[in-house]
Amino acid sequence: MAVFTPLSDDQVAEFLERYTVGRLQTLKGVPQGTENSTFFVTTEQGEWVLTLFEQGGFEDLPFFVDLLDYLAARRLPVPGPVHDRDGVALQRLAGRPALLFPRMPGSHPSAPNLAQCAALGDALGRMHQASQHFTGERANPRDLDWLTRRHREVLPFLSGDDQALMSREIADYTQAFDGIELPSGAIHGDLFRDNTLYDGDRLGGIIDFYNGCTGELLFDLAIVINDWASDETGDLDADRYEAILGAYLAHRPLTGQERELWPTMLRMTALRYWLSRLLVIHVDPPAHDITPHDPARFRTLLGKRLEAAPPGFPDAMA
Ligand SMILES: Nc1ncnc2c1ncn2[C@@H]1O[C@H](COP(=O)(O)OP(=O)(O)OP(=O)(O)O)[C@@H](O)[C@H]1O
Ligand SMILES: N[C@@H](CCO)C(=O)O
Repeated sequence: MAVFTPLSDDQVAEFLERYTVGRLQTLKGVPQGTENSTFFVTTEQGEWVLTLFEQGGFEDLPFFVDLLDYLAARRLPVPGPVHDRDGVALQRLAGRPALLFPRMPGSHPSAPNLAQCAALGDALGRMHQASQHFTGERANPRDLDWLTRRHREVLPFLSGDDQALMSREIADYTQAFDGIELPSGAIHGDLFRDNTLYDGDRLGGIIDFYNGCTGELLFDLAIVINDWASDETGDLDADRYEAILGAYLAHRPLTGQERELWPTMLRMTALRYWLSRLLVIHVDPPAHDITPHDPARFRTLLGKRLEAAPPGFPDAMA
């Protein structure tokens, strides 16, 4: 999948007249998208990505625009939306909300090397340093309240052991995070490898901010470590772990409370994806025909995080 709303060359050529990006040369639908319709556009002045939003939740689009504007202005490698001649970013095209972005260079790293891991840690550390001062607000839609509410819907589809595990874990997190306020700011919320683009070792771009929200920075970091630093069996790869965290901590040292809660946050974010993937399969199947992500991967990661504590923090080992 998928371009859900096809666009003609004429439609896009006319649309581009709102901006100062030059005239249309080529238009190509991007097959990888699962939620929105995405097009690669070339003009006399460069390469762009045109996104039509298909899924609802449109009231959050101004938050995403403001966040991307804010991060791009601080030279983070994110696609800052292009604003039209009147300074407006959010448009409508073919009856859908639409945004135009610069096309970022590179491809998704499936097996990131240590330089790529360090580049990610560096960008995330810089992003979190800046994003604590971002004034926009969007509650984290996948926080502990969400886990607590929605996990009950998947329990009937799990083995007795997994039901007990999921319920016990959520009770643990509730206790561990009770009354705790961790450093917060704007977060990406889904910073998997397939939401980054690398040109060799250089991080060309962090994309797909549509899970972006304001929440605990440690939540974002734990999502990254689980996806980027787990090996095929689900164990943490010590080198990747150290490369990401070392680069991150150089920009934003963790507080004592964050260090204490780190193992719990790794478990909670593993469970967050175990649950969201189970919900896609059993409860809220998407309208479109897409291959769902495998929930078992995150059940495995949760088991591994329970089995062994994560390695020490690289700055503490120095
Ligand atoms: N600014 C950009 N620069 C370069 N490529 C981009 C950019 N934005 C999106 N893409 C490409 O388009 C693809 C789909 O975009 P996006 O991730 O926004 O779509 P989606 O429908 O939300 O899908 P999913 O969430 O499953 O990745 C990405 O995997 C990437 O290859
Ligand atoms: N990154 C998510 C999918 C997009 O939200 C997952 O791997 O389940």
